[in-house]
Parts: sequence; C-alpha cells; structure tokens
Amino acid sequence: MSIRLGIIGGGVMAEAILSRLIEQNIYPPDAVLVSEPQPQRREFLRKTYKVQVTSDNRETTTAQDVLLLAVKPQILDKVAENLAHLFPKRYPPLILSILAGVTLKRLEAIFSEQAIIRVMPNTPATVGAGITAIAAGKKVEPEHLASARSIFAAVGEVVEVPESLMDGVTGLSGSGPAFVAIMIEALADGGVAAGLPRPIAAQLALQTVLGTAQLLQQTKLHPAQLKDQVTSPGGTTIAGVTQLEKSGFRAAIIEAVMAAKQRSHELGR
Ligand SMILES: NC(=O)C1=CN([C@@H]2O[C@H](COP(=O)(O)OP(=O)(O)OC[C@H]3O[C@@H](n4cnc5c(N)ncnc54)[C@H](OP(=O)(O)O)[C@@H]3O)[C@@H](O)[C@H]2O)C=CC1
Ligand SMILES: O=C(O)[C@@H]1CCC=N1
Repeated sequence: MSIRLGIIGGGVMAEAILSRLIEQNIYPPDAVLVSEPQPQRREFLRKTYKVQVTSDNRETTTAQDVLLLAVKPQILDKVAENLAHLFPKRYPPLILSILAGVTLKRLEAIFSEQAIIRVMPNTPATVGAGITAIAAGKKVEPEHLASARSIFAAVGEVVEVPESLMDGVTGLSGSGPAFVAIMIEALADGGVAAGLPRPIAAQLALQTVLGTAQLLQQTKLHPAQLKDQVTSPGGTTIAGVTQLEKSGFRAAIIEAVMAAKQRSHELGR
C-alpha cells in the first residue's frame, strides 16, 4: 500500500498520536511510515502498531497526505538539510510540525512548497484526553486544516489559535501535564506526611485531581466558585489555602507557564 502518513521521529509524542490514529482507523497501519534512528525503537513500533518503519528520513517524503515532524527542535536543521531538496512537486502536500517553539516562518523557509501547520499536542493524547492547538501557515487551505483537525481530534480536543499564541500554549498545555503530575505527586507526599500509607495517598491524590477536573468541566463552575464551595468558614481548607498563598503557590504556577513559554520561544530560534 502507498504511504499516506509519514512520521519523522518515532518518540514519545509520535507514538501517542500514532497509537490513536491506528486504533481509530484514521490510517491503516500499512499506510503509515515512521522514520526513526534507533533499531530497537523501530522494531517496537513495527511490532506494536504494524506500521512500516525506516531509518532513512528521505523515504517519508513519499507520503501522499501528511508528513508529521516529531523530532526535537534542536535537530531540525540537521534533519531538514537532508530532506528539503526532495520536495520538488509539493509532496507531501501538508507538513504538521509538533516541534516546540519552531516558527512557521522557519519551517516555511525550509519546506517552501508545502502547506505547513504548527501544532502543539500534549501527552494525555496517549489516552485520547489530549488538547492540541494548531496554527496555520501561509499555504494552508481549508482541506489541510480539516486533515489536521481530524488527526488531532483522534487524540482529544483541538483549538485553532494565531501563531503568536503558540509559545504560550506550549507553556500551558504542552508542558502543563508535567506541572500537574508534580502537583499530584506533592499531594500524595502531603498525605504521607500526614500519616497515610503511600498507596492510599497516591490513590486519593490522583482521584482528587481527576475528580476536580471532571467536576469543573461538567458543571462549568469557575475554579474560584469550586474553591469557595470546599472552603468552610474557620475550617480545614482555608487553613490549607492560607498556607498555599503564603508559599506563593499561584505565582509558582504562573511563573512555570511563563518560563516554559520563554523556553519555547528560545528553542524556536
Ligand atoms: N513530550 C511532550 O510532551 C511533547 C513534545 N512535543 C514536541 O514533540 C517533539 C518530540 O518530542 P518527544 O516525542 O518528547 O521526544 P522524543 O525524544 O521521545 O522523540 C524524538 C524522536 O526522534 C528521534 N530522532 C532523533 N534524531 C532523529 C533523526 N535525525 N531523524 C529522525 N528521528 C530522529 C529520536 O530518536 P533517539 O531517541 O534515538 O534520539 C526520538 O525517538 C519535540 O519537538 C517536542 O518539542 C510537543 C508537545 C508535547
Ligand atoms: O519539554 C518540551 O520541550 C516539550 C514541549 C512541550 C512538552 N514537552
């Protein structure tokens, strides 16, 4: 079968997206070609998802529909120097780049004949609970956007934003799963500090975060309203909230997102 989707870089994010695309029959496995330097990783992807694999990035340029760039931003130039000249006839028609920080301007200078969409997914994509932001480049037509939306709808929600917001998106939803994971770990540590056995503390911490997110999503309550509902006058929660405020919890989260945004901007240069 001819290749419809080419993927360069078979790492964590590529696998998250790939696994859902195959599971949901968006692409048949033999229409997908993943280029990846590590032999063991190639073998894993081939066996697990039945996709085609290669060590030669140039082979992915035969993709009929989409080429997904999923390498680290730091090696884009190295990858591109072997590739760009292989695109004389506007094939593949659409390039999707998930590289943090890398701008459409930079991508369009490399892949001058293709339509390019800059994309920022996140790791909850692995379980279909991701959120992906997309920003369209100059040559993007409605059918390209529809393709990108259908690919990333397979891994969760999709929002379209102007490219100027993509570094901010990266700081929030791209990096955010790590911040939330640290919060869950810290909550569990708090439970252990309070004398709970580790497995119970971990279960309570995880379900508290998941349940709170679901409650906010389903009721559309503002987070501040939910906080007010939990906070009894003179009770336990206000004692904890006071400590969080003293420790600069909100500022720490805001600054984490801003630092990640800044790093995304730097990586794009
Ligand atoms: N992880 C995340 O949460 C998110 C990541 N991203 C973006 O996704 C991209 C990939 O990140 P992630 O999946 O985490 O990283 P990984 O390191 O897991 O994936 C990158 C893959 O590319 C492979 N690779 C290295 N050199 C080449 C090459 N020359 N040609 C082809 N493939 C190569 C790597 O192999 P090897 O290991 O042998 O080097 C690795 O398997 C990054 O640009 C990142 O900014 C975007 C959103 C979220
Ligand atoms: O840490 C990173 O650079 C990547 C981009 C967003 C999430 N992980």
